[in-house]
Amino acid sequence: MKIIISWLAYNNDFQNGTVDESGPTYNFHNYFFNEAQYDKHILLATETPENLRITKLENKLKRDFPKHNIECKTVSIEDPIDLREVKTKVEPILLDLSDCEIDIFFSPGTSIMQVAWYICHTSLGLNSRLIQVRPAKHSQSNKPERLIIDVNTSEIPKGVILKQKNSESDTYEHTENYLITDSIQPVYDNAFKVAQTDNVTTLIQAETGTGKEHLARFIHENSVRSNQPYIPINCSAFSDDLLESRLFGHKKGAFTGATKDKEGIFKKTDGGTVFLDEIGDISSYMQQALLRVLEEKEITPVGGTPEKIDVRIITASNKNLVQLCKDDKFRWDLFYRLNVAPLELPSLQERGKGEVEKMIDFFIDQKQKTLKKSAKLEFSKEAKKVLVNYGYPGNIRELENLIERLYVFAEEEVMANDIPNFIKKNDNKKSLSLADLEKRHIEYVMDLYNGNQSKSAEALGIVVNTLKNKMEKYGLKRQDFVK
Ligand SMILES: Nc1ncnc2c1ncn2[C@@H]1O[C@H](COP(=O)(O)OP(=O)(O)OP(=O)(O)O)[C@@H](O)[C@H]1O
Repeated sequence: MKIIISWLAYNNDFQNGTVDESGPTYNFHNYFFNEAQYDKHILLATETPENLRITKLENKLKRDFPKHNIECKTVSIEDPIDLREVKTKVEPILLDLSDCEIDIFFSPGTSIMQVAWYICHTSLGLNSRLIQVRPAKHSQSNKPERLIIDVNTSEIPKGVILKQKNSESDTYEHTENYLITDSIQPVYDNAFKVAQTDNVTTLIQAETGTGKEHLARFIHENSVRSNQPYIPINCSAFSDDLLESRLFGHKKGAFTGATKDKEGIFKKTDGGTVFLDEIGDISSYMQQALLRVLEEKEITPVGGTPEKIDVRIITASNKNLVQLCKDDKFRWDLFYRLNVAPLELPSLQERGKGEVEKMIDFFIDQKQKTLKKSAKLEFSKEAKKVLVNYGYPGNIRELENLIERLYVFAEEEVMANDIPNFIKKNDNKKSLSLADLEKRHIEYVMDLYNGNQSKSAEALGIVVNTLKNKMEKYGLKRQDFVK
């Protein structure tokens, strides 16, 4: 299929508010659409105030050229001189046409739109050409001439980064909450590239507590959607019905208890980003529904009718989705849709002791501020060594909680004695089995309550006898937790 794609020329396509037949778009249809054998013209316009104009132009073109296939699309662009925004908005439109021969009609549109076309043409690796028209008055033949702009396309795939500097930022934004150490620098670099390419779905695979949500927020904050809402949701925390209603919303009367219309998360984040955590846990029904959202870019509230939405979807899983697909528990088509730009975070243990130490220092500084402590926590040499050598099965989250807890309970200098027993006893072999996590959590809570089993059981949400049985099963002794 051969496509011509262009922006509406807000000034040149019109004269005194009516369509100008000597304007670039009308002229193109008059002289070149048939001659160059195009199958379709995709005509783009920013949402307002050109809406009315695009309808006028569309009606006129369809009336005068009834055989020409014309599709008009409005694109929501907040700031038409923001190159990054314009580029990220046209990019997915072009990528959707990757099977076609694409001629980009370069002339109409603002200069920023032209630069965006140029970058997309050179970097997306599509079968595209840049076309210009020389007006009749400047051509020797006295007729308009169609010219092909000859520029080499890049060998580099679509990730060409566009850095538009403003007075406040250089590259990454909002970095104060992120410690980006050497081993995760490449992941954050790739996440930054993902952020620059709007609408590309991302799947973050990593163990629990390694910073998947943190990374998703980083993508949102560094994207053109950063001023729009960002909502994270843990899919595994909801039953199927509840998840459906949470994500898609519902209409009054859709089910018992639906006393009024309720907007879902996709609608609330329209224009922004949704982060779906634990995506491997959703049912096959929800997988199907999500696939529809990705393919049709529309949602259907429970008891309602389809509605268009514009959200970036970032997903994460601590399960191996490929294995889930092989086991027929996850749809391959959804997996491929989600996995367009995969990102993987290492566990804290994989990151090495040097980085664990940097993380400890980072949280010592951060928690001093957030907990409003006048003095910074100091560590004896031995205490620091214990912390650095521990395996952290719960990854960054566990390390962060530990520092917070030490701020609460320890004196200004933390001695090895102040560190919970289960950390001191750590044999540095890490296991993520549920049983192991349960054992560690019981140790953590028992340590927190100084070996008081009633309080520990209450905090764990189980009865004392169950706690005693579990402790026996794991070979834990109450007296080991009494300080
Ligand atoms: N690069 C980082 N710099 C500073 N803090 C971080 C970083 N990555 C993660 N954290 C902190 O670690 C904690 C756990 O991170 P996060 O919630 O993103 O992990 P997760 O992988 O999504 O966990 P889960 O699998 O349990 O949902 C959070 O409090 C987060 O602020």
